[in-house]
Amino acid sequence: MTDGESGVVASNLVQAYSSGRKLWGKADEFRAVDRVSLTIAEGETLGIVGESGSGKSTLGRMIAGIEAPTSGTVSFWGQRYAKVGSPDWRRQRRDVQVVFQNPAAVVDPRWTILAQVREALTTHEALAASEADDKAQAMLALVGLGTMSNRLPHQLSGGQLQRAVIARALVLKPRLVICDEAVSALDVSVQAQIINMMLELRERLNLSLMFISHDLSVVRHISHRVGVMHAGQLLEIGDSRTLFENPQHDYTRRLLAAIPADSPRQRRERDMNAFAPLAAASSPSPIQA
Ligand SMILES: Nc1ncnc2c1ncn2[C@@H]1O[C@H](COP(=O)(O)OP(=O)(O)OP(=O)(O)O)[C@@H](O)[C@H]1O
Repeated sequence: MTDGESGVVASNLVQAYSSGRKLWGKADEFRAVDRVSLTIAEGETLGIVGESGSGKSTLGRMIAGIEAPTSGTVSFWGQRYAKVGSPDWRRQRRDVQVVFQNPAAVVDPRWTILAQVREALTTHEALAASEADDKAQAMLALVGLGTMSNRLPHQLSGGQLQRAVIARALVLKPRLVICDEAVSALDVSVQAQIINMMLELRERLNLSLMFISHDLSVVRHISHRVGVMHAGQLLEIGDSRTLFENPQHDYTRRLLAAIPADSPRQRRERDMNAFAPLAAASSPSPIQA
């Protein structure tokens, strides 16, 4: 991406919060994100890693347009985000969807998953009920939940519920999906299945992904490029393989050295699930994830 028209171009993003204290009579300012510039091309997955508190989620919220930066700009397919909360902003928000760690917190426990996916659609589009149902059902089938669309959230496992939340995000045909620790709470084998599904959907729907995680092994497998955050700054960013094999920064080397070795069981599960073709999404049998 060179023309700035497709994909995301973030320039010099700063997010400063006040600590609430005063220092020498001036409000004490703390930069959760400090002069970060990056791009995400159409169809590209950018992984963002870094320890807790390094500013990953804050960066994600600014890229998503949920939070306006203190300074700096985000160009989203050539357009700046409108003022947070304005009608234009609401329209733009459809193009970028965020999937968080805890799916149970973002679904309505009283509604079937079909109803929730349908509702996301009808909030944005005036569709006949049957057309909305068909689209929602097709999206649920794509994430492997075709036979479970009439279930309530509590009737699904954590992995299945996260698939439903992903369906609700993807039914809006976003250009960018930001996954913020989206698989972190799941078992390692379920993580692998969902990542595998995201890889397939990324190709099929030509999605750009921003994949935020403290788990470097997960990020490595899904990302074309990876950025390393530390204390609000983007220390290094580059091609995934190069960064993992030849990190330039000491901090990145320490982060890589801290990846725990998989247990024999985890290794078996990763080998079995991680890069097998995705049978799950098209399989008529219920998926356990
Ligand atoms: N709204 C806010 N007001 C004040 N401080 C905030 C706010 N949001 C985040 N912070 C602070 O900014 C820093 C970066 O937080 P952020 O959540 O972006 O980090 P993170 O890398 O995503 O961490 P984690 O992996 O734990 O979620 C933290 O010190 C956090 O406490």
